[in-house]
Amino acid sequence: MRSFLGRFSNIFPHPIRLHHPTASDTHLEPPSKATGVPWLMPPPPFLRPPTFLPALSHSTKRGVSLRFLPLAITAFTTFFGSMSCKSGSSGRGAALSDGRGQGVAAASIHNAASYSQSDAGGSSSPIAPGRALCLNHSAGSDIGTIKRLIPALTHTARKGQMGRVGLLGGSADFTGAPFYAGMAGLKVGGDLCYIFTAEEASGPLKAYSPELMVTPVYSAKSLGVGFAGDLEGEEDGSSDAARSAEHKAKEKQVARMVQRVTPFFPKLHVLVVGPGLGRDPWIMEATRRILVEAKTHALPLVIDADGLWLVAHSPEILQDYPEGDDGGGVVVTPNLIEFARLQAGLTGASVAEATPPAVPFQHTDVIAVAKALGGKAGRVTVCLKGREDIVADRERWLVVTEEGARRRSGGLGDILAGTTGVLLHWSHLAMQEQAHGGAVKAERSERGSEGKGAQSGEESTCQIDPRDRVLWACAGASLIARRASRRAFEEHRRSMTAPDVLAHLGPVLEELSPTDIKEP
Ligand SMILES: NC(=O)C1=CN([C@@H]2O[C@H](COP(=O)(O)OP(=O)(O)OC[C@H]3O[C@@H](n4cnc5c(N)ncnc54)[C@H](OP(=O)(O)O)[C@@H]3O)[C@@H](O)[C@H]2O)[C@@H](O)CC1
Ligand SMILES: Nc1ncnc2c1ncn2[C@@H]1O[C@H](COP(=O)(O)OP(=O)(O)OP(=O)(O)O)[C@@H](O)[C@H]1O
Repeated sequence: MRSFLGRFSNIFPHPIRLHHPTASDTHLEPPSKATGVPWLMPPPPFLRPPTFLPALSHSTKRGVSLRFLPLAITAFTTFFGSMSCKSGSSGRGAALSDGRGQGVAAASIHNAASYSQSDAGGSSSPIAPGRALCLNHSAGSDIGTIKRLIPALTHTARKGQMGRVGLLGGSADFTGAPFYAGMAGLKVGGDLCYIFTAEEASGPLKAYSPELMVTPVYSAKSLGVGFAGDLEGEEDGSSDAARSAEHKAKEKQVARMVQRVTPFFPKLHVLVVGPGLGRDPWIMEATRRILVEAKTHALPLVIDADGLWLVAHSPEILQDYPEGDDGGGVVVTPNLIEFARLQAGLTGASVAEATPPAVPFQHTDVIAVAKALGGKAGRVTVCLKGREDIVADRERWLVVTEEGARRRSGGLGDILAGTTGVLLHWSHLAMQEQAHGGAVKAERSERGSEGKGAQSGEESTCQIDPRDRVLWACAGASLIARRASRRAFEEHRRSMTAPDVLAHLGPVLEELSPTDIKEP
């Protein structure tokens, strides 16, 4: 494990830090005025205990802080007194300023120049030179573009218009992931969320929240599903005949699973595939068939987590995925390792053995994967999550520098996936609205608490190029998820978990697009 991490020492510089907090060595932000967390204030020097708690930096990956605690304790007892303290080496993202001294998101679309995640975190702007499509290059303009995607709430809208999201995910093992993704979709502002999952997961999911409409589509028990089952490995001493009968029975169940999910397609705006799905080969096969069906409906997709495991193994599945009337196509939201697996799958290398490279991915890598996944005509947009998120389709790209949280607890990617599903639909609505002209723009220009003055002017002049609307949808989702994570982190610090982020989605949306607007 040490050598594994050693390979990525530039990405994960100090997985363990013996940290004596000093005024100049603060890994945590000062407590916010709003929340005030007094125990985080550095104690007087004579009271400072050595601490083995890992610092929370932007470059930790999920799992590192927990797993290295015992090692940290050993290191502490062995080297206490001789080891120097080291402050977090990954600085704050150099986000552009909103003019009030606060970091705000910057997202610019580029089709030139070079940017990599290694550029992130320095003191200079991480936005590489390139051609921003919006004429105004300021951060306010970029945020203004994202705000344009958020539909106004009116008294005339009916249930479902703001988003009917389907989610294929969850399993006997993972009930949190589909919950976070589904609830994120609802808390962001989607109207309805349908979850297609294992019978064993549906009870817990319904109990977590009655807002989620949960349809059991297979039985993990009768399908003999485990997280990483292996068809070839089913050596249980049974006869060939018995195995063949069992195989047929499972085939039938896979077919039934497909039959249970696909009738929902006509009513869905988007299908999110993967959170908590598991990687059992039978489930992978059922999912593959479901994606084939989705393709015939041109149903917009967001693929994350175990859905990406399937895509990495069968990259041809997204080739020529149609844009459809709605123009959504497919969005994939890999983390670092999932992105490396996609690359491996596309080049015929071993997916299971893929590891991220020692040098951070470049935007050109992201474009290459988007292009290769989509094939000649398919529209695939990739959102590579990380220290900063790089979003790219087959030719254009952007970077979201919004500062996120320094906690990497499980479920934050699920929240992004659900949020992306809704934003994808909203970006479609925004294009329709844009096509219908200026009345709505005038209404929108009355909104805005953030960058108010600049925003109204920018919104009235800045049209979204329809070709870029999925990029902006992904950027919007990334911005919202990262901002909600940062707010949750400011409030809960080390105890921040995914539900805390869910609770901040609403306030972040309200800040971006206040609901107390006048009806036209
Ligand atoms: N509460 C719930 O129900 C939740 C359920 N969830 C569900 O769990 C399922 C499995 O998802 P997963 O992400 O744990 O599996 P996987 O992709 O194999 O990752 C582990 C391997 O990848 C590596 N690795 C990971 N990240 C990396 C990085 N950034 N950079 C580099 N390496 C990285 C890591 O390496 P290691 O740390 O061991 O060195 C390890 O080898 C899936 O269905 C998901 O939705 C989650 O959504 C959470 C909340
Ligand atoms: N180093 C980082 N600093 C700040 N934000 C980050 C960092 N890495 C990832 N994020 C953000 O955290 C969210 C989740 O990303 P992460 O890489 O943890 O996904 P994941 O591993 O798929 O999550 P999940 O636990 O749901 O499977 C995304 O919104 C991403 O932008």
